[in-house]
Amino acid sequence: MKQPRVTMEVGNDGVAIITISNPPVNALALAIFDGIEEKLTEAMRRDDVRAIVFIGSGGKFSGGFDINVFARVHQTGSNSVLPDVSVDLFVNVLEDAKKPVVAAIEGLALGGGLELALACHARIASPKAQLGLPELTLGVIPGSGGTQRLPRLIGLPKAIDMMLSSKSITSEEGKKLGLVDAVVPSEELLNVSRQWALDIAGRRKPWIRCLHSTDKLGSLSEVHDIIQRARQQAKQTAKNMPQHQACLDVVEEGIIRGGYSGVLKESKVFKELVLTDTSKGLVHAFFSQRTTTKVPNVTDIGLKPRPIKKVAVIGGGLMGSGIATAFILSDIFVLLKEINSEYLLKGIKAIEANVRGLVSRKKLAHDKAEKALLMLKGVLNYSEFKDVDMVIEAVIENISLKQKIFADIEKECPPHCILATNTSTIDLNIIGEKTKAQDRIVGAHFFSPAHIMPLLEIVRTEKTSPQVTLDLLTVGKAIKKVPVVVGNCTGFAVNRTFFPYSQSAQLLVNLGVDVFRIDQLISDFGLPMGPFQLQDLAGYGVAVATTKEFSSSFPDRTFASPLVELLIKNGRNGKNNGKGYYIYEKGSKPKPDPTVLPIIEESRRFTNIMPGGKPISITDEEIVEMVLFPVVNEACRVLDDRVVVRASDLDVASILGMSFPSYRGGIVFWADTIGANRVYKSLQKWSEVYGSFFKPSKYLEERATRGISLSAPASISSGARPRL
Ligand SMILES: C[C@H](O)CC(=O)SCCNC(=O)CCNC(=O)[C@H](O)C(C)(C)COP(=O)(O)OP(=O)(O)OC[C@H]1O[C@@H](n2cnc3c(N)ncnc32)[C@H](O)[C@@H]1OP(=O)(O)O
Repeated sequence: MKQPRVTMEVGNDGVAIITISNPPVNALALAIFDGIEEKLTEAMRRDDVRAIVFIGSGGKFSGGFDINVFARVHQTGSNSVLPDVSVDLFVNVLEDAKKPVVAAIEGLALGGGLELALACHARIASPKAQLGLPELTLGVIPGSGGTQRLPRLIGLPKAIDMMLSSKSITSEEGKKLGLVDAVVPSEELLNVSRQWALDIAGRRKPWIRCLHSTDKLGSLSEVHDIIQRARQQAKQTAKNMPQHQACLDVVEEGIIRGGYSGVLKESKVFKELVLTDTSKGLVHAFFSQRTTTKVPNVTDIGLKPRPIKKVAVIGGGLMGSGIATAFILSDIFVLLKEINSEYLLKGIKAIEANVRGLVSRKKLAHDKAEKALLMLKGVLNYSEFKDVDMVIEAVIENISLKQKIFADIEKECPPHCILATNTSTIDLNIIGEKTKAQDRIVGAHFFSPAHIMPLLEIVRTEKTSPQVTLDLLTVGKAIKKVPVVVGNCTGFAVNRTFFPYSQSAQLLVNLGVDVFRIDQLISDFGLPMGPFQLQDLAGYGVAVATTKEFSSSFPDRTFASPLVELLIKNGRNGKNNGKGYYIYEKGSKPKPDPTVLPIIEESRRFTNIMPGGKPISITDEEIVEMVLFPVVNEACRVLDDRVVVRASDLDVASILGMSFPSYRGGIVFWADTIGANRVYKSLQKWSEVYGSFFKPSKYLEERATRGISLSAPASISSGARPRL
């Protein structure tokens, strides 16, 4: 592994080129800050240096402060390792330098990387560079002057938008906004930057120290209004996350008391925020997401991914059309197969609508959309399957139909072809029973809508070859999904872990707890909606089918609630027919429907589990825990059964598949912040009162009693067992 280093080369023109080198993204590790300070000091001292240019090696300026240092703070609980660069280096040595410094930006300039560029006296960028301050996604705020210099360069509204949304902009946008002084072709970047630096030294170009400028900030009353609006919006969009309001506080401080005060406050708040649970959760989620593609005995045995250029999708329904959309958007040719022209046309129209929908929401350029649609061909038979690299079956959940399709495609496709199914419920061994090529069978479980949801569960059986798993991991990344490798079991990782979620909510309702109170508390906890609104959204047919499926696989831990059947009997089907637990009116938020209450009463009479016939008295905290601890309990079984490679994969799957709040780090990480012992004791207590649904799993019991975290690798716990 290459060591992080900063080098300096002084040209005959008197320009010192300082290069940051820390592959793969030139993260600003502590050694890089030391190197920058050392080289800048040397450049200031040397008489042969008239001006300085910063560049990053390998076509990237910098991906920002080294996030590994945050992880170290989280492990030790001390923020003393965070460097004091904001004033000492960025203001005193760099911005207030006696020689001009220019940032030559190619590729990434994110977080601390962009802040380094902002402290320079000019910025020249190559086209398509990515400029952004994404610190809030890590639970912190920009900590090296970004909150002060960005508003001063591009104005307050756009700066707040960039920081609060964490979205980056291109160099072209940066030029329009005043963030970038010039955009030049890559091959001219260094020369133009050198000349620019010399021009500043010769006073032919302005020497701008933007921390002190105020011309783009507007009047104090305008500032006040913009910040107030941003605060209100952040209250809605960033519930439970302190960094958004903190960022606005710091911006405001700098505008009222001046940039230097702003930088001081920013530095203090940044260091405090690194220590928060929010930052711990988000940094854990960042690294976990990048670890899912490291799979022992797959990605570490010297295999090379094979190219996947042509994919066939069988079935053009909701899932099939979404999957096909995801591939064509990434320039992979798709054959969409249907059984008749009516269904085929429907499938193609759905794909066109998916693609054009992205254009109308400004997520995709018009020409890219048209290019993507050229990558699609509809077919009614297998005659063009001779050269496909992968087939993904996405037909209805019917075992004999899937078995027939797999037997057919084995015959029609080339011997290297991956045979994948998008089933969410059926055992892969059963689907492939009539197929000889068991090593090529794999699950590609997308989440709906498949062209938008980022998670891809790659389901492998004992026979799936490592090569096939690797190929799917690679193509999964190519189509911009986060692939997580999971074992073959009912519900795989996400649906299995979360099946107790709606079950426990049903149990609580039958114990007399108000549905709308449960939903409100769960959404306050951070999920986008509560279990009942989710049921409304999915339609009750889904709830009936999944409950049936899980109750037959895991009868010991299902709760038989008649409520959904009663709702269906009363003509309700959730959002689909506008009649659910909520009233759905166009253009307004769902409103609790009081007419559902008598149906709930009927369910309670039927189950008759309220102690003494009276609703239980329960705190808000207990409600959240009674809904989520059974999910943790199932997560423990998933870990025990080795359905996932590591606990953090389940964290990623819970965040991306179930929208578990990323700032809580994922389901297992969150449980560990509470402590295995507390989860265990609560479940044990409830199982004594309310029955086996809450019975703690062996894994949880063992970890709780031995004081081991739930996420610790299996070798720390019981003896190693073969993976699923
Ligand atoms: C004081 C300052 O204000 C504070 C800060 O600067 S906080 C940091 C701000 N910067 C960020 O948030 C950027 C985070 N990184 C990213 O968004 C993306 O990694 C990226 C857009 C830079 C590159 O994406 P992509 O090309 O898909 O590569 P990706 O797989 O994510 O990253 C490649 C490797 O670089 C690592 N990496 C990326 N950014 C890093 C960073 N800032 N610090 C340390 N490692 C980083 C990743 O962990 C990964 O490591 P691995 O190969 O060992 O798994």
